[in-house]
Amino acid sequence: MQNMEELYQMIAERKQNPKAGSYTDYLFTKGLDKILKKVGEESTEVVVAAKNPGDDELVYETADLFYHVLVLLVERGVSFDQIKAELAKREGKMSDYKDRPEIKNL
Ligand SMILES: N=c1c2ncn([C@@H]3O[C@H](COP(=O)(O)OP(=O)(O)OP(=O)(O)O)[C@@H](O)[C@H]3O)c2ncn1[C@@H]1O[C@H](COP(=O)(O)O)[C@@H](O)[C@H]1O
Repeated sequence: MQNMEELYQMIAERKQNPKAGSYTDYLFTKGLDKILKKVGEESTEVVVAAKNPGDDELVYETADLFYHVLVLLVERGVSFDQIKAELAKREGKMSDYKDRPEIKNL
């Protein structure tokens, strides 16, 4: 089984050592705007899938979105550890949402 961090490492390896015929390499060759377009498309597909009955489409589109977000992070030079550190900072430290003015104002 491949976890998110292993997938990130594989994508980073593709960036370091481009492989002919690789879809990941294709995205890096096209560049940031193409990757951003894919992230936008895949996000919309997750939203549509979530509104439809059944889990299969939602699972499939979510996996597509996760993959493309990881490609984006590699392209922008953001490490997986940076994301883990940000999540760890939040662990058990988020105040009650009812006490947060930015949420009250939504
Ligand atoms: N997880 C993924 C993954 N998820 C989605 N995709 C690709 O993302 C694309 C999304 O499909 P779309 O129909 O939206 O896009 P498309 O029409 O094929 O292409 P575009 O011209 O729109 O960019 C498909 O081509 C999928 O193959 C992925 N491609 C690769 N991986 C992983 O990355 C690894 C390395 O892949 P390669 O770089 O291709 O060797 C693989 O072993 C996988 O583990």
